[in-house]
Amino acid sequence: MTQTLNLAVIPGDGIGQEVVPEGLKVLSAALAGSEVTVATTSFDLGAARWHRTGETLTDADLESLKTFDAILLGAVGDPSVPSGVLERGLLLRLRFELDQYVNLRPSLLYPGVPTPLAAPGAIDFVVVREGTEGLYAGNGGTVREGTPHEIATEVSVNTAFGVERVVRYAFAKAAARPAHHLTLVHKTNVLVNAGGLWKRTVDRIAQEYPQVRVDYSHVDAATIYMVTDPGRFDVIVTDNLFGDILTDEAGAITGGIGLAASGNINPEGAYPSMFEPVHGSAPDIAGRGLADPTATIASVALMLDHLGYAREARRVQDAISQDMAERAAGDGTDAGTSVLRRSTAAIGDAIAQRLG
Ligand SMILES: NC(=O)c1ccc[n+]([C@@H]2O[C@H](COP(=O)([O-])OP(=O)(O)OC[C@H]3O[C@@H](n4cnc5c(N)ncnc54)[C@H](O)[C@@H]3O)[C@@H](O)[C@H]2O)c1
Ligand SMILES: CC(C)[C@H](C(=O)O)[C@@H](O)C(=O)O
Ligand SMILES: [Mg+2]
Repeated sequence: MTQTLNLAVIPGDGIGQEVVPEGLKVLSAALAGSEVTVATTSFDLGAARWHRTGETLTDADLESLKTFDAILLGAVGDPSVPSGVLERGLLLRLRFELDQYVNLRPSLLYPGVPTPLAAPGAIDFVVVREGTEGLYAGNGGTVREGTPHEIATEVSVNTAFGVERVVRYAFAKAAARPAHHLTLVHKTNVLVNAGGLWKRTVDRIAQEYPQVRVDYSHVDAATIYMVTDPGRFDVIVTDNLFGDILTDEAGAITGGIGLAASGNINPEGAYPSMFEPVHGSAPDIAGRGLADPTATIASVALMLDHLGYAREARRVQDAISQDMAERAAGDGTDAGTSVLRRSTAAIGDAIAQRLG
């Protein structure tokens, strides 16, 4: 029986416009000849729309997006738009309104891929970043703006409900992986209120998962271990901002940010989940075919897996691995994302071709 995957597509800004077509190219190749057909609907959201209409994400856009099976997003943010307008008004609004409370960010070091680490060892961990609370919640304000007495607050919101649900997801993830290891990353030595809630929640849920080894690292120390001993990590659970920072670092140690994939997941399926590369719109390289689309293609694999197409997800992941092996076997200049010998589209073509 034929199934239709109704996919909303938000290319967004900068290199988002370049990498998303490659993700779609690989998605089509992965599903060719299968029972699944993809129906895509592109949403004009981002800087161009904002300049034209002043809109970031209307209620009508949001209601429409809720009707899809999943969303594929490139990146948002542009130097011509005041900082935060698109990031908060579009991207974070989507994560919040669609209750995508798990921001899943896997990191894998492909064999032969250059890394700044001297002795990287095997790197294969996943960051479960809380996606709807913390310092991102928008709980702040500015008084006496522009005066010497200006006061700006940004208060981190951590609810028992919000922390418990993401911690439960992380424990289930750790229990399903071979290493059975969960690390809470926080800053309990200073952020005693939020940190206390996170620590107590992890300790309590740990009782239900005796097979999972649990440890804790302050976030500052975690940034050290990520470059000195990344093999110590299996599943990391952390809050919204710490997870944002750690996952850019995780991208940098595993071949570059152009390889790092993510899923903004609503595990219950009440709303569509949204898949996007970890990176942003990269205005410094936009429009020149220099962006590595692999992160977007790997995000497509996460999406397929989330939607229950595990076999197709595996095939996309295998095609990426093969492409990475070929890159690593070359002269080395194409193995990470800092220097690409092939264009954005050529990498998409190569990965799609491996899928037949
Ligand atoms: N999810 C998102 O939509 C998202 C994520 C991060 C940043 N942003 C926004 O993007 C804009 C630029 O932010 P930034 O410069 O801090 O971060 P960025 O991730 O866009 O770029 C950081 C560095 O990584 C490089 N890079 C990024 N993606 C790459 C790729 N696929 N291939 C090769 N190199 C790549 C860039 O050239 C740049 O040097 C800002 O407006 C920011 O708010 C959006
Ligand atoms: C653009 C910004 C809102 C976003 C975040 O901080 O979550 C980005 O940095 C990311 O990592 O997806
Ligand atoms: Mg980020």
